[in-house]
Amino acid sequence: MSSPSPTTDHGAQPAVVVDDVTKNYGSRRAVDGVSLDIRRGEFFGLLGPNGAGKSTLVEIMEGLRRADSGSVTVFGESTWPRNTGLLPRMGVQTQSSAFFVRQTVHEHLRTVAALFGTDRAAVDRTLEAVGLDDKHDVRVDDLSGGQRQRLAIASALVHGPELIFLDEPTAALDTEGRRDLWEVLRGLKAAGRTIVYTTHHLDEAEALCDRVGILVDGRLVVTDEPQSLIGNSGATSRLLVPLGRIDEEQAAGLPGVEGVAVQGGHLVLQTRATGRVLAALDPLTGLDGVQTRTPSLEDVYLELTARPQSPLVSNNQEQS
Ligand SMILES: Nc1ncnc2c1ncn2[C@@H]1O[C@H](COP(=O)(O)OP(=O)(O)OP(=O)(O)O)[C@@H](O)[C@H]1O
Repeated sequence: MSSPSPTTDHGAQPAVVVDDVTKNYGSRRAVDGVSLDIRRGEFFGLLGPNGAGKSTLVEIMEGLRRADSGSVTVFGESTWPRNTGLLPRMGVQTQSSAFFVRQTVHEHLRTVAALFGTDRAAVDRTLEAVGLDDKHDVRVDDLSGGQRQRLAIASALVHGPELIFLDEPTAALDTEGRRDLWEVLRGLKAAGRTIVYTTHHLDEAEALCDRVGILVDGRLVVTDEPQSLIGNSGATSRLLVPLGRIDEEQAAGLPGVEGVAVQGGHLVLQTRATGRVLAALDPLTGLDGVQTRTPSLEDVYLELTARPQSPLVSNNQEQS
C-alpha cells in the first residue's frame, strides 16, 4: 500500500469534481443534478437511504457508468469515455467486486498487483493491513463473506492509489473488523490519500469523515462536516430519567422540554436547553441516574431523510 506517494499539490485542484450529473434508469431518476467537489486528502462520506443513488453516483465518479448529462473529472481529467490513464491513481471497491475464485488469497492479490506493476512486498503489506495475513493459502471461494470483503478492499488498495473509492466497505464486517478497517482508513488519510466512501453506519461516518454528503432520491440535500451538520441542525438532546421519578405530564411542563416519551425504563425528555431542564429536574427528582444524550449525525440524518410516509416495499422492480 505504500507505492506511489500521493502528489503534493493538495488544495490546488480538487481530486473529484462532479458537475450537474444526472442519471436515469428508464423512467427512474437515480441521480438528479448532483454537483460536488472532493478535495485532495479529504475523507468524504456519501450517505443516504437504500436506493438514494449512492452507488450510481460513485460508479459515475469512478468512470464505470456513464452519466446522462453533466460531467465528472478526477485529477482534472474526464472519467468518461473510460480513462485508463487514471486507473493506476484510483482504487475501486464496488458492492460486487469480482474475484479469481479458484486462486488463493495471495495469488489473487498478486494477480491484481501485477496488473498495476506493483511489487510483491505490497501484497504482503496489504494483506496484513486488512487482517488477511493468516489466509494467504486459502482459496478465495472458501472465504467467508467478511473475508471476501477484506480481500475486495485489499484489491482496491494494493497499488497505493491516491484516490480510493469504497462502496459500503464495512457492510459485511464484524465489529472488530470494522474497527480494524477504520484504522486502515485513518492511516490512508494520514498518508494524504483521498477517500470517497458510502456507508449506512452513521456512527462510522461521524467518526471518520471530514465531510459527508447526504443523498435523498438522487439529490444531494446537504454536504458539510459532521460536527457542523449536528451543530446547525437544531436537533434536540435527550435526557433519560429513570421511570417513576416524575410523571409524563409534569416532565412535559418543565421549562425547555419539547417532547416526552417512554422508552425502555426511562422517560425521555427532548430539549435544546439541557442545562435549564437539568436545573428544573434537580429539585424534583435529583440527578442521580439521569443520562444525557447529545445529538448525533444519525439524528440529523434521520431528520433530513425522513419521508412523510416511508414505503415499506422497496422499488427493486426497476428496469435494467
Ligand atoms: N442497473 C440498474 N437498472 C435499473 N435501476 C437501477 C439500476 N441500478 C440502480 N437502479 C435503481 O436506481 C436507484 C438508485 O440505486 P443505487 O444502487 O445507486 O442506490 P444506493 O443509494 O447505492 O442504494 P443502496 O444503499 O441500497 O446500495 C434505485 O431505485 C435502484 O433501484
